[in-house]
Amino acid sequence: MNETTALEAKYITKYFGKKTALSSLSFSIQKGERVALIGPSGAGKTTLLNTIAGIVEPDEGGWVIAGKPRGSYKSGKEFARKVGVIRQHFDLVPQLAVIHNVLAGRLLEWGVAKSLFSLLFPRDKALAVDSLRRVGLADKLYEETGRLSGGEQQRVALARILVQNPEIVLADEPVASLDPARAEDVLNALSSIVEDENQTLIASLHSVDYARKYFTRIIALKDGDIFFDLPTSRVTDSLLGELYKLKEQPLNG
Ligand SMILES: Nc1ncnc2c1ncn2[C@@H]1O[C@H](COP(=O)(O)OP(=O)(O)OP(=O)(O)O)[C@@H](O)[C@H]1O
Repeated sequence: MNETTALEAKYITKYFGKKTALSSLSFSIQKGERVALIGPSGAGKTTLLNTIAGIVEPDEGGWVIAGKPRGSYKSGKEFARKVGVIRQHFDLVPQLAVIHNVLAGRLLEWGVAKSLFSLLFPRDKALAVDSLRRVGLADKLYEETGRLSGGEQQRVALARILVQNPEIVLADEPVASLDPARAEDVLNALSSIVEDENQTLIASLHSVDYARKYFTRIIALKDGDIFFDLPTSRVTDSLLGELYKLKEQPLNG
């Protein structure tokens, strides 16, 4: 691991009963890379992301994040400076105004009370306004978050990540529930944010087209193993065909 390494997977293994969900995966990711995790359903993408976030504990191996073993981060606050997560279902509180959800990006740092009452502090409001402006939602500051469209809610989640400002951004299927135009919109915003902020991005995706368009490197998982790990420009259609090929089933009768 050197100074340009953002995180490193070392022999990460996870079993669920008899199923090997991750089979001793080792690789490293450099700062500023945008890595798409792709692969068929059940390949292990979410489980791998969850081992970074600490939601799933590997049975063997582990992550070194920003030079430190994952387990050595003592507090959620220290970890939140390094890693921010955008979840499939956004993790937003629908009843709260947009601005409160955005300032929740500082939750671990400030605690609940300050995050909720943070509008008393003009500097914090300016931070939220600036983040919302960058994701194109400056006019939705005081709207109830639950009334926004799916694409707009995902932009609120992006604004929250801007406020949290971690070094590494994880996103599990960030555009799964969006129509193609909105999905492209969100991926455009996400990739320009991480580029501007010099952050490292790791996202799981079902769309190979989006992986190719917005990411610099593609790691393909299949049955808990790395099937290929290549710069996007070297990913060929025939590799993708192999990756998603269904197992041949014997015909009955
Ligand atoms: N909590 C769990 N308990 C038991 N098995 C699990 C659990 N979580 C995941 N698995 C299994 O581990 C394997 C990997 O699942 P995972 O959700 O990581 O795949 P994925 O590539 O993200 O799939 P998808 O694209 O469908 O979201 C699958 O066989 C899944 O059934």
